[in-house]
Amino acid sequence: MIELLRQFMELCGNKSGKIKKSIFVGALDGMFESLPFTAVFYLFTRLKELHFQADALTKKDVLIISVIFLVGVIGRWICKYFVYNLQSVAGYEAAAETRCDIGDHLKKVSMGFFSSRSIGDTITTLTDDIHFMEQNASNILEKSINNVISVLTLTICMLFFDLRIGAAFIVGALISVAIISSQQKTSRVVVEKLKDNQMKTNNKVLEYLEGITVYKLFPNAGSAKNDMGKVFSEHSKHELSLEKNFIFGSFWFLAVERITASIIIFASAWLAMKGSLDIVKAAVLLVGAFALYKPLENLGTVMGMVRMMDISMKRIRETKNIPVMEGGNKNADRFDIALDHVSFSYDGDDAVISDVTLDIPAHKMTAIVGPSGCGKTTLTRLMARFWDVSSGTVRIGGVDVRDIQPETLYQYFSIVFQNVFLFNDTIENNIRFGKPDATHEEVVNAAKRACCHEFISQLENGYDTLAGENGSSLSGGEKQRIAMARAILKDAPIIILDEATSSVDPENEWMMVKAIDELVEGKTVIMIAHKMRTIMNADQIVVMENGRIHGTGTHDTLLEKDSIYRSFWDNRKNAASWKI
Ligand SMILES: Nc1ncnc2c1ncn2[C@@H]1O[C@H](COP(=O)(O)OP(=O)(O)OP(=O)(O)O)[C@@H](O)[C@H]1O
Repeated sequence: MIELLRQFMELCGNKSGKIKKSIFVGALDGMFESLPFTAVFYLFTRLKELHFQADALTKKDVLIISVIFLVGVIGRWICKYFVYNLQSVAGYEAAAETRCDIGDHLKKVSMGFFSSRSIGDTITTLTDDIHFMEQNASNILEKSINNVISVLTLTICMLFFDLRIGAAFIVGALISVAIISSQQKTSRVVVEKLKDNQMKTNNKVLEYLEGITVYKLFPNAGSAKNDMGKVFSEHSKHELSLEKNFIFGSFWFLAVERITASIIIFASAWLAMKGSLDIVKAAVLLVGAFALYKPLENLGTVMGMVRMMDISMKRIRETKNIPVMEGGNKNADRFDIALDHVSFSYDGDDAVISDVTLDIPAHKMTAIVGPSGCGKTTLTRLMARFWDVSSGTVRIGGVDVRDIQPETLYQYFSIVFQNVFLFNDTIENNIRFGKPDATHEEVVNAAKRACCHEFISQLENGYDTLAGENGSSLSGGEKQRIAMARAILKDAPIIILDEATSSVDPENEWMMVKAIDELVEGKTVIMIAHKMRTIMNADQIVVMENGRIHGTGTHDTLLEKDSIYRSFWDNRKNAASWKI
């Protein structure tokens, strides 16, 4: 528990002060809880002194009893107010900070991490786990401490009242604690399974929504749908098993509580009758016996949540501790790229890139061609250090990319992918992503150069039009040109175009070609392409096969000496001659 508290404080960072205060106030609240018993004790003591003649109570007695009650009630009321305030503010602020921290952290993580861990897992941590923490964590800790203090205060009071009754109370409390901890042990396994299942459920839902068009077209191909059903039914199974475990534990806990409380009542009456227990103490015990185990019962409920919190915190910590890509403090002052005996494998076994040595000159256009799956995209990603090479070196302007801070390195690159990603924000903000401090005029200018100003202006809300979820309200070609405008605005010295024109129809192709011409002027350009014109005009063409370089040269030299390029070119020429 102490360890959990320490880890939680660490996670809350500068918000931990508020959490500590809320726990302190919660403990104070636990103490105020015992005041009504003190008032009852005082009342009975006075009644005993007055030979149980209630009308002999003085105004002073009533005042004292009322003050003790009021202090108890008002004290708890004020404590609760501060506890809820401190907890909710600290919880929400700490959760917001943790989400931002994780978001920043993930930006520095190697892309390899996202290949090995599913997006659903990360979403579960960022949503469910952090949500659980913001809603419950400080409340759970405060309640645990509050109830532990109440139990301790009650134990001391009971021992002070009567050692024999106190001993009976402690025996009952110890048996209750044993039941709670055995319940915790069995529920731990179930809670872990439940939390794991939560990730699987998120992954399946995500997959289902992403593939919704495929489900529509193939309604009878139900394996993925069945998988989702399986995950959901597993989820309800775990929930049910957790509930059963809780009901079973509560049953025995309640049995012990009732039996011990009855024993305390019976023993108090018996001892008072025998004259070995003060009548006042016996009366207080008779009144309060069933309330004695309330804090323990609360503790039992809270402990179940402590287990969940433990697992959520473990996953948040794991996400925050994913190793990031480190870099040195060097900068490149020219932008040629050199790959020196570079090899790479995604899984550590099968090489996707094998011993590639290649020079990409600055301010020139290099086209990479080769059969599908030969490693073209992977090679360009290694240049921008999305992954680290398995062996060999990638240098920009003579500097190893691992010696450059990743944030600086990414500033050197503009990459336009075949599948453009747009945020569900205005078109203007999507373009501004390339230069966050760009003015509206700069955005418009970039859009004009990327040949998308015209279509944006014709939209009802112009640049303020929302692009929709991943640009769903725009055509493929429109998205491509917005991505171009974004890249033009970024004005990075190295441009990677990964089949950027492949989804553009022939009518719009000239606009894309014009946008590319605007983008690449004076830059180091690496282009994965299959359009004949772009390939022919490249200063250097690299032909790849099975992760290796088969040949490099200009269009004319490769046509003469490279068999793969020749057949690639013949195929393209034939395809281009097809007219409908
Ligand atoms: N994230 C990844 N994890 C594991 N393997 C991958 C990953 N990305 C690509 N691969 C594999 O690496 C190989 C090279 O892929 P890459 O995308 O680099 O080829 P490509 O030449 O660009 O293909 P295409 O022309 O079809 O886009 C392929 O066998 C592919 O399956």
